[in-house]
Amino acid sequence: MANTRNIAFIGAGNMPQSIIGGMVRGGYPASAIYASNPSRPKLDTLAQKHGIHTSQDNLEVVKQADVIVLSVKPQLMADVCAHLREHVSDLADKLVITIAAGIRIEKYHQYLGDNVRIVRVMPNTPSLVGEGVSGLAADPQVTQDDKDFVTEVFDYVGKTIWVKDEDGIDVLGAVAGSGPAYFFEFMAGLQQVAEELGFSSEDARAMVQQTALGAAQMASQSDLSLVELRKQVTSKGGSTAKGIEAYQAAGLDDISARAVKAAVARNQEMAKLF
Ligand SMILES: NC(=O)C1=CN([C@@H]2O[C@H](COP(=O)(O)OP(=O)(O)OC[C@H]3O[C@@H](n4cnc5c(N)ncnc54)[C@H](OP(=O)(O)O)[C@@H]3O)[C@@H](O)[C@H]2O)C=CC1
Ligand SMILES: O=C(O)[C@@H]1CCC=N1
Repeated sequence: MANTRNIAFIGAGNMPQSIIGGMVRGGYPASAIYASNPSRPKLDTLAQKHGIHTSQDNLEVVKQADVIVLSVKPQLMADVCAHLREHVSDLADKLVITIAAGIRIEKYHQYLGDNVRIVRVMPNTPSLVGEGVSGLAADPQVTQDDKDFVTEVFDYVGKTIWVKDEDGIDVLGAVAGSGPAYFFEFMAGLQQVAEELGFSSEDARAMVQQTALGAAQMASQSDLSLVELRKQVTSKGGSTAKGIEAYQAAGLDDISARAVKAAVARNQEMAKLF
């Protein structure tokens, strides 16, 4: 890493747990990572698992930080930012990263001040195992050095994609931010039917997760399109063709399109609400 900066996560929920776990696993020094949260248990988990600094006081970790990662739910963001603005005199000297869905950079300027450097990141929970995807968008005031730093941090936990504007963050969030939930939902359905057809829960889960892992690895190692990879499994007149027919009859592509568009719409709605 070119330059390690002290980085403080405000909020220690599911997403920061994944990012911090991935960062430490990838070699970012735990001694440069801070997290704050109102209740103790999630902080204790982070301190015990990864040896980072923790506090129940947001201001205490911000004081130590060169970089702040706003990691609270969108509906709490205005209050959390107002508290920081009131008590932190050198906010403009710090880089502010926000991982919240929906809320636009312009809104953070209203909350924190015009001259604060803001980067929006839309990560996802597979960051925990180094297989995340993070979409990034920056305010024009953000320096190239800041951008390089943010890219390096999120490269620790997976792939990074700079999007051309914040609409891209909403779309990437709806596909990749929410995406693990879609895959888990789909996998849970496959596990359930395997159990109904006679497998133990353990074996059903093992066959589903290993198949998902294998398919994802094949996709990432192949130059073939996803449709082509699907065709390779689908022997003419065979059993897969019957399974695929059932999915197509139910309009699987249309279901995916509706799911993503509903999530994009909610991101846009949250931009107005919070
Ligand atoms: N989960 C995901 O897959 C993704 C989430 N995001 C974004 O990440 C953000 C966090 O989501 P996620 O981690 O899932 O949420 P969680 O609900 O898991 O965590 C939110 C955390 O914020 C804490 N908190 C509440 N009030 C404050 C406060 N005033 N100051 C500091 N911390 C506070 C809560 O503490 P307590 O429990 O003690 O109340 C809780 O631990 C959201 O904005 C979301 O849009 C982005 C991409 C993916
Ligand atoms: O559900 C949410 O709003 C957040 C953003 C993407 C994943 N979780």
